[in-house]
Amino acid sequence: MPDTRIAELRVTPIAFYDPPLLNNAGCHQPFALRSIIEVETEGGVIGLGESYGTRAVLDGLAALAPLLPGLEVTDLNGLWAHARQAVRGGQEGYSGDERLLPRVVGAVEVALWDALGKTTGRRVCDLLGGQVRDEVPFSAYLFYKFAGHSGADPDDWGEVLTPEQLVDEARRFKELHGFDAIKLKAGILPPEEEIEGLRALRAAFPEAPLRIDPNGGWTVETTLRLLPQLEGLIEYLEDPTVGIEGNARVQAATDIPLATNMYVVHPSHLPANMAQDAFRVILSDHHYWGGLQASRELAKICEIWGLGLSMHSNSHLGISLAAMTHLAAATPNLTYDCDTHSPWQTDEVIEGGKLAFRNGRLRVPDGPGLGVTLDRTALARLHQNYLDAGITERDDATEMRKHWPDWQFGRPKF
Ligand SMILES: O=C([O-])C(=O)C[C@H](O)[C@@H](O)C(=O)[O-]
Ligand SMILES: [Mg+2]
Repeated sequence: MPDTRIAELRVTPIAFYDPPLLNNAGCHQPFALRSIIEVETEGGVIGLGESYGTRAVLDGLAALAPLLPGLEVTDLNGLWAHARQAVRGGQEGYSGDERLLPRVVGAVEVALWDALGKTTGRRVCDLLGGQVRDEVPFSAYLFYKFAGHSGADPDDWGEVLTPEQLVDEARRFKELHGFDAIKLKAGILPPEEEIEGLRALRAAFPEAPLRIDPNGGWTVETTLRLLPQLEGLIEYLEDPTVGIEGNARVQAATDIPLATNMYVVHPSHLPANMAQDAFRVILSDHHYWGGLQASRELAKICEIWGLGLSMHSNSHLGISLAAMTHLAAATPNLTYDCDTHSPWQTDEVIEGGKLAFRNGRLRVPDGPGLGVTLDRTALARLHQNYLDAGITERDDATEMRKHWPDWQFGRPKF
């Protein structure tokens, strides 16, 4: 078998176009940042990964890169140990941002699975334990949005700030991609207006499972007041208010399952969540849980404790989507359709263009590893965007004030 020790880790920061989508933290900037990870083995195989493009993650990856040569691509324990060394100077009792270590590991770990799969002729979903579903279901991810970025022409989707505009957005999502479930990103307008939007969606799509995600934008009291309007309308309520304690007060008052990608984002958050019965659905994300193996372990924890499981997404391109699809295809207890920002993205970094949804579902890409190939022309263009854009952090609040100068961040806000 060819030599599967790591020869080199290469990281290319990129920036790709992102529409003016709104959330509780503000408005998406014209460019979203990402990093493209290449792990080259001594046998000459290149494994691919995609992750955040923020300064902290790029710095973590830069510190990790010189420690990796010689490591076997199968040695995930070794990867964690080296990453701990790079990010924390090897300390166990670490007082910095706990979230950075799994983010750095997650970025590289996917590329190791891809390299192993390409070397052995196996798909990543097979290496993760075997495929349990032919197709992975995704949901329509609806956003309120401005017609265009500040100072720019309107985009194809136009403005979405009213219930009627939301229904049009959903209709277009359904026509283009066929999704069943519909998620509404909320926490932007007064909650009653957002629930009116949900009701309009229910009227237009009587069968669609609905979800709403205010990103902690509502107080406990507001959420409790709104519960009667949400009961019978949604399949789960995502991060309505702030923290495990606040959400536990809401969960105690309703049978609607509460879901999170904000407050249970690290293994250390699980005991408090279980003790307080705050969230009954975990929206996993391999980018911040530490990769595909860690996400499979999280799935097992969810199964043991009777928690529902689905997948969260940030703005991303095709390498991430392929990794999410392999992971979901190999996860038996995926209980809800996965989120993806993919339909909002017009740029791509894999050859052949974007992976296409059929009836809201993706088949696992053919071929060994992740089954996707890097488009090096696109990579060079998106890297140039990164250099030209001159941004190293996401800043939705500043972008929001270009449209609504008096806008104030609040979590909770309403
Ligand atoms: O489900 C979520 O909370 C997200 O997808 C977080 C993202 O940051 C989303 O709010 C966004 O990109 O605006
Ligand atoms: Mg969320």
